[in-house]
Amino acid sequence: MSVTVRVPAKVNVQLAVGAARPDGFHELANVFLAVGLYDEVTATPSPDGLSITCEGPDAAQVPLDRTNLAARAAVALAERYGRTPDVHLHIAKDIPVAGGMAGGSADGAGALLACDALWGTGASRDELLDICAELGSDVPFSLVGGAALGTGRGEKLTELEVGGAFHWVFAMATRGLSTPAVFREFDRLAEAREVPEPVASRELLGALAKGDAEALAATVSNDLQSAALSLFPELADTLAAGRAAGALVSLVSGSGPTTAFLARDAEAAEALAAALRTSGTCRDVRTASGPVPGATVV
Ligand SMILES: C[C@@](CO)(OP(=O)(O)O)[C@H](O)COP(=O)(O)OP(=O)(O)OC[C@H]1O[C@@H](n2ccc(N)nc2=O)[C@H](O)[C@@H]1O
Ligand SMILES: Nc1ncnc2c1ncn2[C@@H]1O[C@H](COP(=O)(O)OP(=O)(O)O)[C@@H](O)[C@H]1O
Repeated sequence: MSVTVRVPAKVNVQLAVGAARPDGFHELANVFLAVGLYDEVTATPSPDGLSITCEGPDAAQVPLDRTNLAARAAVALAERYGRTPDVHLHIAKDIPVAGGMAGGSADGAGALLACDALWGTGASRDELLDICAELGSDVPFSLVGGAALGTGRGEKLTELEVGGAFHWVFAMATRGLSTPAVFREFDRLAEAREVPEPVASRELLGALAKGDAEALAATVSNDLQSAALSLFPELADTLAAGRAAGALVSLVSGSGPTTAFLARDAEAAEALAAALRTSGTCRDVRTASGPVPGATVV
């Protein structure tokens, strides 16, 4: 018997970053939107102990040891329930690796839900969310999906109402960016100025609630974008190509380097994707809409 869980990627429609805290994390106002690009995690009993395999275009970049977030999730759940993590985890990976779309976090949430179902631990939603928060700042959102405001280091979630589907195009970059390196670059760029408290934008939350793409385009923001561009200047060409091809707005997704483009509707998204594919400024282009549900047993 196996259990398969499907987990979506995310885009940050607002990422307000405060000053570094004593523990090294940054206080955030992080507005997440789950979008329909998915990883699938399959958990199968394994008498030989924990093992991981991964398939997909970026599989070679995924660690297959206990540093993999899916492995860490299985170990954390097993420890909590006093059992050994005798499980094989297979990851079918479609979310770009080190792309700012929470692919590792998706696999952590997916493995947690899959092992919970396989082992019949009966953990409550709150227990699962606690384990997610231990695994990483983005992991709780991968479990819940939809749209949410993340405060603290991004792990304290308030679910948000969304009045309609938003249509996106994502351009995958030729290499990844390390999240800690982008936060360090944010700190370096912020050295000479006061960093304000991060606050969610009321206008942006209103645009989400109405499902109004033009209003959302006018209010999206990402405080990590300058840092990502500083480490990966060629991303400016991708952003410009998307704007020239008619995107309502172009932005870096989270810590990057995936770039995200908002389109008026599904048809406009396909036209924009076609233009970006021929722009020569990215490795791959995908369309996806959101919000979509979080980790789900299939
Ligand atoms: C930037 C964001 C935006 O959603 O996502 P990505 O772009 O990486 O997908 C997240 O904050 C990433 O969350 P996640 O990838 O789970 O990060 P974690 O494992 O918790 O932390 C990795 C490292 O990122 C930095 N970090 C992360 C979160 C935070 N609020 N402040 C930080 O300074 C720290 O250097 C930390 O050691
Ligand atoms: N299951 C996983 N999938 C992808 N990367 C993982 C996984 N587990 C650990 N990692 C590590 O986490 C790093 C960040 O990956 P990822 O979560 O894809 O990016 P991001 O944090 O930008 O959304 C990778 O470079 C990889 O070393």
